[in-house]
Amino acid sequence: VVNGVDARPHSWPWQISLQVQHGSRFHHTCGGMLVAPRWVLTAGHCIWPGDVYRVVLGEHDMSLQEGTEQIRDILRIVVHPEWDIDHVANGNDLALLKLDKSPIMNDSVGVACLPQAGEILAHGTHCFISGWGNLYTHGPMPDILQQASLPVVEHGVCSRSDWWGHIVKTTMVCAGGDVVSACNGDSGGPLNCLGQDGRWYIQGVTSFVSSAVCNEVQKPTVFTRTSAFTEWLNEVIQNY
Ligand SMILES: CC(C)[C@H](NC(=O)C(F)(F)F)C(=O)N[C@@H](C)C(=O)Nc1ccc(C(F)(F)F)cc1
Repeated sequence: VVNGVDARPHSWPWQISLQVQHGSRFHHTCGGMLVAPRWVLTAGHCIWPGDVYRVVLGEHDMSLQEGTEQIRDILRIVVHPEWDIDHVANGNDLALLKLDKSPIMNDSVGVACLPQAGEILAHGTHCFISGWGNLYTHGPMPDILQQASLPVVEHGVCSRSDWWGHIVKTTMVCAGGDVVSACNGDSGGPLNCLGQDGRWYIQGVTSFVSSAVCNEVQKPTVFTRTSAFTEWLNEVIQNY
């Protein structure tokens, strides 16, 4: 996250760190969120066939053993059938990961809400992005989970030719645009938006930023719009 702040520990208890095995060690590769006791939602572009992953829940400071961490292995990976790494602009950048067993739900680990099908946020609505992604383009990864508030940019603005143009689809949601953005390593993480009922909803899954600089002006962070995939999400979570 570019221009974020340290999150208060466990203020986003659904935020997970997706870690990939390299040799005998695992390292953070993407964000993600717990959307059901045994299911983590992340980005399709985080998953590379043949790699071995694990999920760390209850994480805050990556450099410390804080006693709140819970590690789970992944039983099954379901990537959206229409995701294509060679066509990021087509969208469908989603993957669901079935955990070998449910984590223990407590103050540090909990499930996030998914929005109603078709829910569209008004232009200017402020949401929070969170993640352990780079602090700036080609910059370092933080130890402590970062968060930042950023405004939703409606499709009509985000798809202007000097913004994202036709790269952005209506199955995506844009947010930010100059100061705050996601950056590499935030992929798959949440766009956390407060609902009228006082609950936090995952309105987006972090998908892409400008290939030039993370927080490029008029290139807001682009998220997969979860309310466009309600049917697929429910079908997998209930039947796989
Ligand atoms: C998509 C991921 C590889 C990567 N995602 C992120 O860094 C994330 F945190 F924002 F999710 C990314 O945006 N990386 C930059 C460097 C990139 O490649 N951006 C990019 C933007 C648009 C397109 C296009 F136009 F094809 F859709 C392709 C790549």
